[in-house]
Amino acid sequence: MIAFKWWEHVTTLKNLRVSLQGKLERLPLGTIQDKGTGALKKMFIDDIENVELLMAHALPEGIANIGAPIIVFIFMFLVDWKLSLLSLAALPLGIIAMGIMYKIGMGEMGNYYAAGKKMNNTIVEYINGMEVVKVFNRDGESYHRFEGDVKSYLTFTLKWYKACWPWMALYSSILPCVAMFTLPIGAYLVLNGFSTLPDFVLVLCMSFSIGPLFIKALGFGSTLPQINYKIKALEDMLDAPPLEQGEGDFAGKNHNVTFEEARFAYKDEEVLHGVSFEAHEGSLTALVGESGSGKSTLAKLLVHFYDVSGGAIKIGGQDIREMSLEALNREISYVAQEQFLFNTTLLENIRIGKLDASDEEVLAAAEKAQCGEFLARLEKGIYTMAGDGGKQLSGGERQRISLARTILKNAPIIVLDEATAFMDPENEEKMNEAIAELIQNKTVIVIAHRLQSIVNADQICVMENGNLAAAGVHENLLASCPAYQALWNAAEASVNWSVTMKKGGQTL
Ligand SMILES: Nc1ncnc2c1ncn2[C@@H]1O[C@H](COP(=O)(O)OP(=O)(O)OP(=O)(O)O)[C@@H](O)[C@H]1O
Repeated sequence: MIAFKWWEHVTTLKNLRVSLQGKLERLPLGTIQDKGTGALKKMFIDDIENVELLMAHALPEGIANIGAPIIVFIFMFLVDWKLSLLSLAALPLGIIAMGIMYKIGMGEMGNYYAAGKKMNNTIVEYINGMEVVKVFNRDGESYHRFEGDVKSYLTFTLKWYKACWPWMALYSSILPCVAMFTLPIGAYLVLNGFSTLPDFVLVLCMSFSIGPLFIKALGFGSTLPQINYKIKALEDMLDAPPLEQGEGDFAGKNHNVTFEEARFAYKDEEVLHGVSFEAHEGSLTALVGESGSGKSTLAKLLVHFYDVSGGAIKIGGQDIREMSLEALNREISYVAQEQFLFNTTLLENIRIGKLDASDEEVLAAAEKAQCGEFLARLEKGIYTMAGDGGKQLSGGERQRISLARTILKNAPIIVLDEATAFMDPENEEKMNEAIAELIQNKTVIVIAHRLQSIVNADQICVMENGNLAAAGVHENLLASCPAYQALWNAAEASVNWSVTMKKGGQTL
């Protein structure tokens, strides 16, 4: 029996977590980022545990503790209905006190949980940002923020308890007092011949067994406001509007990617103001522009991290919102600026690109992505653990692992966001060779800061403040687009500046 219950609870927890994780996959990235890592961890681990507490303990034990008093009461009622009703007379008072506590509890709950969420997020941020904190000597400042959030959590917790405990004390005192009315009024009834002494003693004895059970059952009452709040937060998350996506498979005519008057705002401020261009199959389109001009946002919209707020993005004529995320993912490989590696072996990290790939296929992809040289240096080679978030590898090594994933996936559309940003010149050349092989006959969209690397692109789209300033090939843009001329001049100047610095004998 115990084993069955244990299994049942674990299954419920698992189902809840799986539903939540499934939902997370379908939410716009912004909704997830707004919640914060700490708050999400709390929701996944702590809040779901609390819901389990309600189901595993509060409901069954509560029902048992209410059922027993009801049976006793029926006996009391059969013995003497007047005396038995007297033993219940305190119940309404206790329930009123409990109702008031519940109302106050729910009122304060928002602030209490907001403080908890903030504290959790600050702790996660503090740990994730440890490097910056140390480099910039911000230990004290970060600690004060952390301390401030812990204090504020304490303040809200105390405020909440202070508001609730008098009512909690009141109902806890009233509810066991089953004899409060039975004893004096019952004695009066006996003395005046309305009840007999044996019935009075019997009802009084039985009523004493009701109180502790009631208190136990209603003890869960104090946890109900908290659990109710957590269930509501879980429901809000599960009900949050998901990304617009169809059930359908990819049904595009080809792999041309078209942005049609695409608009987007992360929050209130629009960052893309109706961008239109087409990236053709079998060609390389480069997105260039000043920092913050909207290049990465275009890439993130294409891989459907967010929904466009206006216009459309199509592949082969099919709106990406008409296909499922899985179908879209099969068509696109995205190498982002920040490469995240899971804390498993490098082999498994690469295999994410194609789950049914054999070890030999993974090794071949790693070799093509120029991982061979650094894997040879690692004691366990490709079987080395990547460390939390891939922290045991350098930026360039992480990029090469990520490129190996992309090679393995071999999708028809490739989006490379600053793919060689962390590369030293020697590795960059090798990686460019790997990229050149990877992108053959594919639709390739490259986001590049260094203009020298994309002068031969089939199409260069120049982004300026969330608008497409111009699109064309290098020579044409250089002759006709002031924004591109400015970028090119700056790129040339930075090359000259680098040469001058080297001549001056300083290390770069
Ligand atoms: N998660 C986010 N939340 C809110 N605003 C954002 C977010 N990410 C980007 N932005 C804003 O959107 C605008 C476009 O950013 P985006 O990252 O697309 O530019 P970018 O051209 O790729 O810049 P960079 O070359 O520096 O990577 C910027 O103003 C940026 O501040």
